[in-house]
Amino acid sequence: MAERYARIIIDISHEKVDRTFDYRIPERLCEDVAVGSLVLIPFGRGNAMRKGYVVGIASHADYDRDKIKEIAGIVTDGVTAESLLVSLAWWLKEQYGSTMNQALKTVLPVKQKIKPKEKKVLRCLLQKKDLLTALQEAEKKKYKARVRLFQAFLDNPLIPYEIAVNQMNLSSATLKPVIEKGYVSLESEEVYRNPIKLEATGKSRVLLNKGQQAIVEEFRRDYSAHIRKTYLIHGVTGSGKTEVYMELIDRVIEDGKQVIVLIPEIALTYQTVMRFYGRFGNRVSIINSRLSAGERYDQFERARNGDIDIMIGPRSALFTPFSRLGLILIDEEHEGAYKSEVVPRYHAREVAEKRASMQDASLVLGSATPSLEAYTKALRGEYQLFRLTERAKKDSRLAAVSVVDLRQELKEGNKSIFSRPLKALMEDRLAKKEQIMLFINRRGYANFVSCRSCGEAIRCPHCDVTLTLHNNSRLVCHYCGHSVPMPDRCPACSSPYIANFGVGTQKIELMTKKMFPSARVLRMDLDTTKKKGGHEEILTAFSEGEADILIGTQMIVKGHDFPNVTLVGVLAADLSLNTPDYRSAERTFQLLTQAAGRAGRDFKHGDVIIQTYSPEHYGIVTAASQDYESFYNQEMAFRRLMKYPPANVLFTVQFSSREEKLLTHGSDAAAAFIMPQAEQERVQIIGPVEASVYKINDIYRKILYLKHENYDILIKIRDQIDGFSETHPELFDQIMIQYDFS
Ligand SMILES: Nc1ncnc2c1ncn2[C@@H]1O[C@H](COP(=O)(O)OP(=O)(O)OP(=O)(O)O)[C@@H](O)[C@H]1O
Ligand SMILES: [Zn+2]
Ligand SMILES: [Zn+2]
Repeated sequence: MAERYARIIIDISHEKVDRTFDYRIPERLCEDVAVGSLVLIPFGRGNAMRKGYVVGIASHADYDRDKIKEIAGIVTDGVTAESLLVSLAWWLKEQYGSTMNQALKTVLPVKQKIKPKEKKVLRCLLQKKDLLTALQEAEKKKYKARVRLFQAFLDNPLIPYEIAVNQMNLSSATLKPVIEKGYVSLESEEVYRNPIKLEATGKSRVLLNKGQQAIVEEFRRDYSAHIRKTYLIHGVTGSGKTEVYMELIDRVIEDGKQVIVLIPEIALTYQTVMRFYGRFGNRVSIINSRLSAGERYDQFERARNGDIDIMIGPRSALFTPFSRLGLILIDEEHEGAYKSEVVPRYHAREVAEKRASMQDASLVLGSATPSLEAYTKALRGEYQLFRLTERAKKDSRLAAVSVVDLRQELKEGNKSIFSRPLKALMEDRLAKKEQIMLFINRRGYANFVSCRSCGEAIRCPHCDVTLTLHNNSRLVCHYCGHSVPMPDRCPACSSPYIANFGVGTQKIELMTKKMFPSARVLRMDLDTTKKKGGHEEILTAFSEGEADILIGTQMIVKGHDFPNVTLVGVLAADLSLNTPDYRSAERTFQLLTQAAGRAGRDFKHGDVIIQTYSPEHYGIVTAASQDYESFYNQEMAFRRLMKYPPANVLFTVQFSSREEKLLTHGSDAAAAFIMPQAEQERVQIIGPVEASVYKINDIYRKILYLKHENYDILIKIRDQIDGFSETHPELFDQIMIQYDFS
């Protein structure tokens, strides 16, 4: 039999964690040693026994064959979650270019000895009949928060206190009286040892429609036949993807396997959370960024011990230590939040594919607007594609979308931010007591202040950006937080004529109130959601009808279900087209489609008005006709022409330094160094150029872009840059280099 070798990292506290050692796999262990195994190996001159993690298997060794040692034994039977995650970390390091330490920090939660925290739960003490009476009474008196609590109790007699406060937005002022009346008790339970018994009620089960059923059946067939692959569910907004996910989860946990569900944090609302709790009870755990490191560790501990089968959370939930993983689900697969902003800059979709293949699990991706990457793979047959083309709820139809040309409005004398068709529909809905969402696709930072005399915009002294006006009183830098009071006079020429330009959410709120004085208006953006729970508070108020109009940024378009919203207005759709990013058309299409998906989710007819200065842009035209295929084809043609992903791999090298001169020297030298190889391999190079925001926090940044269809060739170039910078400390001493692939 051919010899086989294992690439091994010596235990992870070892300082040489960034390299592997080759060991021969003895025949008796051939069957058992796999990627992810924890093995015993003789190490060093004394051949002391050490533990090692197998991160790769090869048929040849890089090391002298005669000197190579053998693996002595296997530490544990099978593969543990931890050893698997360590191998995954190695893959992250190789794939995305980080140190092993950075990769390990990403996959293994930091052990934190916290004293077991007494968790609290709210228990309903009323019988069902009395609960209904109490509910009616609360409704009569319009105690909205109390109504929310009682309704939740109908589904579940126990509610974790944390969920009540953070996600249901109940205050102690609401809870105190119902506790005093003896309706509810606040009890302490040690969650970790004695999990809350949240009974699954099965209440949220619906009868699946044909399209949903077809997906579930095919998945079940594959699963029973031990076929594991990646599926992409392209389902329009409200087509019932979440219901499908829950059926798939059912099948997998029936089998004694475990499931990871990724949902972007912003869509992880109370509604969504309770749907999963309602169906799966205390087999579910949810993590979010509000958890402390210790609390997160606790949840991962429960997963490791097999106390739960389903972990729901944002990107980081991907590293849940499940050793019997059977399925990974990624909802809203196209979301930008799945890409890590810190080193290693991994994409959750790619890591999920890797992890699923390591553990023989299935992967399901879902979206109303699949990323170009995923859809391209589906068309190539690498993913299996499913489509859901209609809304699932009976009598719910996709909204009617129309585009309004703002240039034309201006020509005909309308200078307001509301076009005439939008204004007319708003008046109609306000009269009918239906709700409206107004959406602007950018954050508040368009709200800069400039001088009408000299034309200067007020900029951050540390960053290469304009400052943003908040509450008409302070100027704030969105990059570094630098903040100054709004000056009376222009700092450059002392002219008193300075004012804010550009339309931010605050300004829209003011104009809306002016145009519709009797309407009740809520605004949701970075400012109004800064405080803990602010996000849920606004959404809850809106869903309970406390406002007629909700104004907001991207935050308001994600996965919320407001049955009474029948009009969505997108105020300036092209704002997100004008960002210096090859994905801007894709982002615009996604945002517009999601925004349109908020209207008419119930049986009432929904309208969407898209206002724009570029009504002929294909991103806007196809979003208006809700034609994903057509958007995909046009956008792919552009990506091919420009050699952008997914037609090519784009490799970004960022050089940053406090010293501008050194930065220029170093980045130019690195580019010159790789030039011969790049030319030979036909790698396209752009730069080094200044980053779109050149200076942040007094650090300058330059970027080198490299494009090629073959990932491995770009990895070779990366290794060249690594080697060059390590051997030239005089050039790179004060320069940080970061890599990113997309
Ligand atoms: N087969 C069905 N019959 C009746 N109602 C359904 C069915 N499937 C889903 N629904 C309901 O339709 C609504 C939308 O379903 P769901 O949230 O699963 O869709 P989705 O595709 O995940 O939506 P989005 O993309 O907007 O997040 C929900 O209220 C859900 O309960
Ligand atoms: Zn001036
Ligand atoms: Zn700044």
